[in-house]
Amino acid sequence: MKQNEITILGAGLIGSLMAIYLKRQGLDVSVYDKRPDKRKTPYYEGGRSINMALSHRGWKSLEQVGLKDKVLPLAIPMYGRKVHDEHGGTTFIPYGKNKQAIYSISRGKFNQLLAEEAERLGAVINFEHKCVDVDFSNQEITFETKEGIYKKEAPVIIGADGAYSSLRMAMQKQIRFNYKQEYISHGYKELTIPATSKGEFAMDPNALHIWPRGKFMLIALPNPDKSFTCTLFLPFEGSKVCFEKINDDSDLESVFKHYFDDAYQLMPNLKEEYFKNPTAALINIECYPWVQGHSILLGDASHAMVPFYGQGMNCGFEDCYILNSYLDKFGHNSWDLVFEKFQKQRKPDTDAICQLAMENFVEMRDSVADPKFILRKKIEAKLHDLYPNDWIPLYSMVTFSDMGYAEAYAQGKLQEAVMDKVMADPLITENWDKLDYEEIINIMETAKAV
Ligand SMILES: Cc1cc2nc3c(=O)[nH]c(=O)nc-3n(C[C@H](O)[C@H](O)[C@H](O)COP(=O)(O)OP(=O)(O)OC[C@H]3O[C@@H](n4cnc5c(N)ncnc54)[C@H](O)[C@@H]3O)c2cc1C
Ligand SMILES: NC(=O)C1=CN([C@@H]2O[C@H](COP(=O)(O)OP(=O)(O)OC[C@H]3O[C@@H](n4cnc5c(N)ncnc54)[C@H](OP(=O)(O)O)[C@@H]3O)[C@@H](O)[C@H]2O)C=CC1
Ligand SMILES: Nc1ccccc1C(=O)C[C@H](N)C(=O)O
Repeated sequence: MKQNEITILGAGLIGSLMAIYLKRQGLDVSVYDKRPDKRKTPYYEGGRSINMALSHRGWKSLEQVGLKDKVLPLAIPMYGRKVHDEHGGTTFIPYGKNKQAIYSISRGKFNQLLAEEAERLGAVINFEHKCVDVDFSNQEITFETKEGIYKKEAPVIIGADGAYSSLRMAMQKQIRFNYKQEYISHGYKELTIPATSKGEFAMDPNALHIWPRGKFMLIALPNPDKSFTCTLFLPFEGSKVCFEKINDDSDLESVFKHYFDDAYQLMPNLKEEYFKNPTAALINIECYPWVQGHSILLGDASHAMVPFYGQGMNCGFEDCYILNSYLDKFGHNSWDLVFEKFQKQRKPDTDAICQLAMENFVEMRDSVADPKFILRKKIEAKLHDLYPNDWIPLYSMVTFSDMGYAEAYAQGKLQEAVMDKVMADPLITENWDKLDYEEIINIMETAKAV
């Protein structure tokens, strides 16, 4: 079988970027997606992760394939979190240094740009082809199309078909395949704050807005049409405020007026959208091995994480970057070696970001409302200013660097222990500016050396 014929399942964000990388490697690339071609059959996408935050790992991968400048005009920088309290007041917490931002980008347009770039480079995208099975012993894929079922030989298969991957389902039937999935107690629903009657943004567009309410939260990211896509994260059931208890206009109005009144005033279509848009579940999926013969899982197919760190897509893009670097190193005739090296290197990092994503939910929905947390962030920012190489806050390691996620996680835990001690000082609020910052760095260095 030909080693230079690559079949990618899924023309989503990761499948499309991988197709671009592989075309640039000079390989034959065919992509198959179960959805229709949006250019020919536009379909309603409302209510499903409309926009997302793009950060350093994503940009690094886009830059490598020459797409950074094409993507930049579609993206809106968000320099920090704007936290809305229950009385309409706001506090701004920067994400990093002055110019560091995460970028809001619309999934649909971005996906289309990547898919079209893949096609421009010669990849063939076959829409309305649903993979329903993969036979590993014969390297054969079964597709379901409008015309019926057919089988296709595929020497090398990359499964970038998302959280409910069909390639992964086929792997699950193989022996010694480990698989773990966890639905969290919360789900999400997407809503909109439209542009004002004057056609302007209704809030600061250069921030990620958060309404933290302890056990639940609302967030909003800006769109180029001057609207915001809001995402409401609530428990499905069992709490005072949960999806199960919002059944009519009056339930909805009372929750929004009570907890999110400033946002509510900006949401003229709330009732219609709330009851029309789906309530979606949130899942964490970890599995291993990602490789079976000449087939490999990539992106959400191998590591679907909850969205709270804004890293799922960025991590998937970094998967493409790393897989490509192994192809550079070992060439196109050593898929076994390339896939093996890739999965071994990558798995500890994707486990770490899955865990960090879970932990960031607590930070977003609860901690950001605590003045002590804001002070902690300030102290860490000052440490980073004074000792840029010795203290890089966890959020910056994850979002503004390409340090392995596992290393960021480990360093983050050490920093947390050091900061817990700093924050234990009962006079910290008054004295934070006069701390012995060099001593904190020394404690951190000692902790690292152990
Ligand atoms: C609410 C929410 C917010 C998020 N925000 C962010 C964020 O801010 N930043 C970030 O980095 N990430 C974010 N993510 C995560 C991000 O959406 C995913 O990590 C990303 O979409 C994964 O891309 P993918 O290409 O692996 O999978 P997908 O985007 O799911 O693409 C998979 C593709 O495969 C196709 N497919 C599926 N099954 C088959 C089959 N059997 N046969 C053929 N084709 C198939 C699908 O049609 C789809 O086109 C968010 C996720 C959610 C839910
Ligand atoms: N980690 C997480 O918590 C989440 C991650 N995501 C990621 O973002 C991607 C794009 O988001 P979006 O388009 O909103 O995704 P969707 O939620 O619309 O799911 C994409 C497809 O996955 C299939 N699907 C959905 N739920 C299930 C399920 N429980 N069991 C089996 N198949 C299911 C559906 O296929 P069909 O139409 O054939 O039934 C759906 O069309 C997702 O594919 C996923 O990779 C999305 C939501 C949550
Ligand atoms: N895109 C998201 C979607 C859902 C939930 C969070 C995000 C974030 O990006 C959070 C951001 N990284 C933060 O920590 O403030």
